[in-house]
Amino acid sequence: MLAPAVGHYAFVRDDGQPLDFVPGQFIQVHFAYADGTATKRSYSLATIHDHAMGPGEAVEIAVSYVPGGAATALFESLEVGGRIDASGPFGRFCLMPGDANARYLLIATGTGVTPYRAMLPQLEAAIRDRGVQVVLLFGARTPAELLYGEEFRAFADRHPEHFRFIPCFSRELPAEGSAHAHADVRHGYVQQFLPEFAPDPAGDIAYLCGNPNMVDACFEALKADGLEVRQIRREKYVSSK
Ligand SMILES: Cc1cc2nc3c(=O)[nH]c(=O)nc-3n(C[C@H](O)[C@H](O)[C@H](O)COP(=O)(O)OP(=O)(O)OC[C@H]3O[C@@H](n4cnc5c(N)ncnc54)[C@H](O)[C@@H]3O)c2cc1C
Repeated sequence: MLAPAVGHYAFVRDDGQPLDFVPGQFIQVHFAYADGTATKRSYSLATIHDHAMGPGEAVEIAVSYVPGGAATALFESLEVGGRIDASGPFGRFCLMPGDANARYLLIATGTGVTPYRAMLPQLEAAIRDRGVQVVLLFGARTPAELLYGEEFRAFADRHPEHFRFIPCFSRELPAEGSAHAHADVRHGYVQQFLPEFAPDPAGDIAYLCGNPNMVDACFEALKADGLEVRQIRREKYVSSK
């Protein structure tokens, strides 16, 4: 469990092959409702590609459990060693090789942060090769729900001049002295804090992922700041019944 209601799952393809994907893409999980009707749900790939591992590399996803959710029931009942049917990868919510921006604004709520985990090696290369700045603004209700928080914090510590990790807690701040009690923590919703980073049409590319209301609110705010639609890349976590 990554959080009280979020599971981290790692799969391998049963043909032993790695899944070739671009960080930011997602897979679709195929299953059937109790009446036999086929359905599917999408999950962003959280895997940090490690090419040294070769075939069989894990296909990792983070699943947020939705009360009464059909896919939620499937995942909750899955035993270690269990199988699922999936297809993919899909999607274009990816860093683009031709990006020449000065800064990435990466914004997420909940499991919407998983694409950014997968992007860490690419971000590291962009920091090294062209000195890009990165701000990761991550909305969670409580410190217990700060998915992969320690990994992002460690990445920020390795790149203090280039990567800022800003957790925004909407309900509960970290306890004094705890791992996430840090100067860069905010209390509220991610969209409240966008002005602090002075979004800049001349140098920014923004990524928005997760809760559809957050994605819409940030999209409108960034457009009002002068960013063009092509500078704002979005992935909304809507149910794909
Ligand atoms: C491109 C894409 C990528 C996605 N990536 C992820 C991911 O990485 N991790 C992840 O957990 N989910 C992700 N989602 C959402 C995921 O596909 C499912 O929608 C989600 O897991 C709920 O499925 P379910 O079958 O359990 O619930 P459903 O049976 O579809 O829904 C049950 C009830 O819960 C409501 N509901 C659905 N989703 C939510 C929610 N998020 N919060 C509150 N209520 C909800 C529905 O409206 C419905 O009333 C992604 C969606 C898209 C489109």
